[in-house]
Amino acid sequence: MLTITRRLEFDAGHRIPDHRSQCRNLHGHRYAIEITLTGELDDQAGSPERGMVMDFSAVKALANEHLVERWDHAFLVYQGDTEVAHFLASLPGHKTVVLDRIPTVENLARLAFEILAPVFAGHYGRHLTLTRLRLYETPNCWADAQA
Ligand SMILES: Nc1nc2c(c(=O)[nH]1)N=C([C@H](O)[C@H](O)COP(=O)(O)OP(=O)(O)OP(=O)(O)O)CN2
Ligand SMILES: [Zn+2]
Repeated sequence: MLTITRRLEFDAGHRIPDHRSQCRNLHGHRYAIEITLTGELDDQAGSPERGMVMDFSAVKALANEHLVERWDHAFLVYQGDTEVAHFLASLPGHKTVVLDRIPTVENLARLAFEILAPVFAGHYGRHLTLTRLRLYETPNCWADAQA
């Protein structure tokens, strides 16, 4: 078994409604997501992924399709944060992602893991596992979700 990690970045807005300090204000981050996959190497003669766990460009394409393009330049709002959720819903065409949990970096990492784990597990016939998803909210603050 080997592990590979692909990093992607996106921008999103959020707020933590009951935070005791600054984070209750509407603000945004340049998030970075690190996707770590574990699996056996592709050993098929002539395969374009021979010697790889998974092509990094394929990791990027799947992560973009299922998560990053959906969250990039969106406002991530907790459904229970009703004032902000209603305000965002009143803006025509605004890119808003309504979440079932408060958008702390811990919750976002776990949610991203829940979304992406089945995507990668189902991608190949051979065994491939999302073993860790690390989400940076700032260069100094991150959370890890694991299998
Ligand atoms: N455990 C958590 N703590 C905090 C979260 C979180 O998601 N999980 N989020 C925030 C804020 O949203 C904010 O993103 C972080 O603010 P802050 O701690 O000020 O981080 P900075 O990188 O801006 O701080 P520096 O001191 O400038 O490095 C707060 N806490
Ligand atoms: Zn924040």
